[in-house]
Amino acid sequence: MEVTGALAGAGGLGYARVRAPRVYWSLVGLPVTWGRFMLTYRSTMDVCGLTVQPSRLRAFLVRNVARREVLPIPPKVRRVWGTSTGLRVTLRLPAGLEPADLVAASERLRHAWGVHSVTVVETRPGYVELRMTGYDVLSRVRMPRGARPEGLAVPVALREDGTAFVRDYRKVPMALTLGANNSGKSVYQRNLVKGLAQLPVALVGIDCKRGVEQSAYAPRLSALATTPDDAASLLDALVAEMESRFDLLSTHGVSDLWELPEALRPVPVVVLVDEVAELFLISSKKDEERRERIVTALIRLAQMARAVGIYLEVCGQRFGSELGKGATMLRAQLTGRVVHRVNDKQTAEMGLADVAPDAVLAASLIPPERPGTAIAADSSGGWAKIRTPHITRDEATAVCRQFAHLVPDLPALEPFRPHSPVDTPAPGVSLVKPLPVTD
Ligand SMILES: Nc1ncnc2c1ncn2[C@@H]1O[C@H](COP(=O)(O)OP(=O)(O)OP(=O)(O)O)[C@@H](O)[C@H]1O
Repeated sequence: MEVTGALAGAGGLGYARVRAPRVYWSLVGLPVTWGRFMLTYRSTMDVCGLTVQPSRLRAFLVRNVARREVLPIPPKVRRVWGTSTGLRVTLRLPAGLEPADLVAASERLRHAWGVHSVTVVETRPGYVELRMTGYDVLSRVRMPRGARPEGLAVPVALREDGTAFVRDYRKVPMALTLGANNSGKSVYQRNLVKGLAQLPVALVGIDCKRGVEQSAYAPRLSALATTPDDAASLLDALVAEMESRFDLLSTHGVSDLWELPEALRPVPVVVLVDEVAELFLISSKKDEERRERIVTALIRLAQMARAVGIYLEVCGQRFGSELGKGATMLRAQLTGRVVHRVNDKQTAEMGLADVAPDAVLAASLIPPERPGTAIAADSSGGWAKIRTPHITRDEATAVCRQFAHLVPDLPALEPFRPHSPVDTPAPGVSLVKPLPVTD
């Protein structure tokens, strides 16, 4: 019985390790890694070159007063705590070490402590946090429990270090999402719409693939354009709205929408542009004028609209100079970047080379069997591997319906207000009437 019990226990743990890595980590991985970390911390830091020589005074005191051997000093451990995905450690760096030293050694630390990944984050000058994950958290994405949309920030994906990747429009107002076919761009946008729908913002959609994706969000959209002609008129209306908001700011002597008293503050607007290349491409000479109008409006919004609370979220497969005049100028203004799997290195470079050159290689290596995985970067130079939770179009649509009452009153966009698509039955609901039951 003892042998059978032991075998069943081992089998159960093996099963949990593969099928329920979170449970396995909490029961086995965390205590083992914690113990290993505590026992080997000093020697690991030493062999990884993460120690400094003590000052002469300290060496003198240790040798002559404490009568101990003088050892090199590793960063001081300030706090260790476990999470459902890994282990976190706060370290105080001694003079002579910088966060980049730990970043350079993170691969060695990962192997030394037998964890899936080690990410180093500077929390404040002199302090870093080591975020270790015990297993591949991106293989089956579960967002952290407290991750909820609030203010103008939406948690859209999970980072490799187990924390939420938050799309915060006040920190990074304009962004660009790139990726090949089937790389997960639409699912990324669904997560975004699902979060934004719950916030007090106006959502504007531009989807020139005849609205195949965005028309499902119609109940929560303040405006929707599904053809390049409509997009040109809608963008003109947004530029006019931006100008009238600037007039409002100047009347009240402020330079930013958030400085206005709440009662006077216009509602923030998020403009979601799907397949941006459709707005740039022209098939005949007569389309040129429309293209010019669209590109000028987009560039003006990207350059100035942040201050009046209008934000751009642009999405496409590629976004390079081959799209013609204005493309690279617009791209430079879209400083938040999310690059999914791409077909060629040039696309990864279009998305990341100007903001986080180190991330280009990582984006080129995203495997096709991991849709929804992307590299997120911004102009701070920092980047992270992320993956969205998989949600269906129906789920995003259901949230848009649920929060349809939050569509704000925006007279400037009223002519572009979409009609809700013909009601489709909710999953599991049949339109066929059941036959009456007869005896
Ligand atoms: N995070 C994810 N987890 C699991 N599967 C995903 C994830 N993201 C996307 N997928 C799957 O990958 C496939 C492609 O996703 P999606 O439609 O979002 O790609 P896309 O880049 O928008 O493609 P296209 O450019 O052709 O419209 C879909 O079958 C989707 O279910």
